[in-house]
Amino acid sequence: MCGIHVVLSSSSPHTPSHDLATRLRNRGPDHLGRIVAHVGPGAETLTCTSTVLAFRGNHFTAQPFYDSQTGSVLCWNGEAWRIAGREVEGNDGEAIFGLLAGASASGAALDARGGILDALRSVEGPFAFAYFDKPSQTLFFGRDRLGRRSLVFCQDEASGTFILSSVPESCDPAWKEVELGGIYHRPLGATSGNSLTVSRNDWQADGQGDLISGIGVFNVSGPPKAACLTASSPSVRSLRQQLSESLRFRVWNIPKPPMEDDTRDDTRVAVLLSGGLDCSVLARLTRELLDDGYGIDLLTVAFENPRVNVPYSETLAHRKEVVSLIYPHDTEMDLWKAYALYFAARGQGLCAEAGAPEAQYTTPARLFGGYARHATDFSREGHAGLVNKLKLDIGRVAKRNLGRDDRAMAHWGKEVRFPYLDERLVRWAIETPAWEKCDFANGEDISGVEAVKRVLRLLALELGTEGVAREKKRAIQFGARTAKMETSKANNFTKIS
Ligand SMILES: NC(=O)C[C@H](N)C(=O)O
Repeated sequence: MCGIHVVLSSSSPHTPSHDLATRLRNRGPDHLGRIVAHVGPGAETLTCTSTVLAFRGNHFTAQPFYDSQTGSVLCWNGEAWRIAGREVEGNDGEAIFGLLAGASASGAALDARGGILDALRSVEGPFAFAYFDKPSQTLFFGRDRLGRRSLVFCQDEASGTFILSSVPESCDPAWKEVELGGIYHRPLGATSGNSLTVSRNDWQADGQGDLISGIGVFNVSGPPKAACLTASSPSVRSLRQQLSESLRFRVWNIPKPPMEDDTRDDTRVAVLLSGGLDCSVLARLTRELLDDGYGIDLLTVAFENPRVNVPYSETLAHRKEVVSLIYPHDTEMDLWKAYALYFAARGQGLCAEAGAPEAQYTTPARLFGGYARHATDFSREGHAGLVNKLKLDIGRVAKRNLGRDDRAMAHWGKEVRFPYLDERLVRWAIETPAWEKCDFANGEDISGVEAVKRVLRLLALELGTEGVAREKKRAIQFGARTAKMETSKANNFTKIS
């Protein structure tokens, strides 16, 4: 995880306030760097600040990236797993900067823009970024197709100031999330004609049809006669392969945290565990992928329940911080969900090891495997109704929550990775017919598990986790009991007061 802060102003360099700088540092405690770029003689100034939580490559890589020959600058918050289908080795930010610089050098201004957009389209992984391409005097910015990293902006038309940041500076309606659905660019300096115009560019260069989140075309085909999803169905095997591959990128090659003392177990990954189906399957598959020498912390959070680890008073003490972090999300429902993720990501609480009394524990892991928000709604309107609902849900998955969740969790200098939201796995899910995933036409008697998320339940059975395979779904705010703490607030969508 890292922090990004880029300010375009017509006056002198503009740095984040003390509070905002602290929040950016929380996200990237390993380094803070700053580059001031002048867009043109006597014209605008671009102040670029990056904080870094370093994970990739065998050496520490500072940010922002700066090319002293061209004057281009990159602030990168993310993990590029693949570029143009090839696995990224070494530091991903460096690879992206090289890619963008190469695309920029390859043509005149307009071609260069197309080349830079195509380069960004070829990246798989979660990210938010801001790239100033000095030769074409253009600022590019955006979030990955699913919005797994946060990026918010604020524009003051009167002064011409434009700010991009990983977290908002204040709970002011001027701060908005950078919308998903494309890569943005904005001409600067002489090329801008003094306009504040930001243009959106599709993820698909050729305007290819009805893609969901720029990733795949939803498969609406109905089940063939007598089709039935069971333990031996090909989709169970495919899901296992896809999920293991996604996890491999996310749990291998994680460097040891810098200050970690050698006497502790070597635990670099934690799974945020609600006890439900999705995260239990992740924990089980992660164990398969890591050598025995590596520990995996399982973090569960509960509020004011018999095994209290976050008392109400402590929740209140952090309220202001959480409210600021999740803004522009601002309902009670957002807050309940964010509390659960925020305290889980803190990784502090009681640890019960077999046979020993519970003791205070803080996870050394700086990386979490989160769980997905899956389209699981059952529709009573038959196959067509179900497909429409799934399609809608998949399209919405990202737009709603991921920026908020990223801001709530990154606060602790941890990075959250979503194995279920790998582009390839999502494409597989979108392109696989609904009945091969949930099969509402057949009851529990044939497959042994309920229809909702049946393919994942069958995988859980195959992995030997039977209890998990039959687990009912509970929304995070109820599982963690945050929603129960403030019982008087019945309406989830009430604005936070
Ligand atoms: N963690 C980040 O967002 C930056 C980059 N992937 C690094 O490891 O240096």
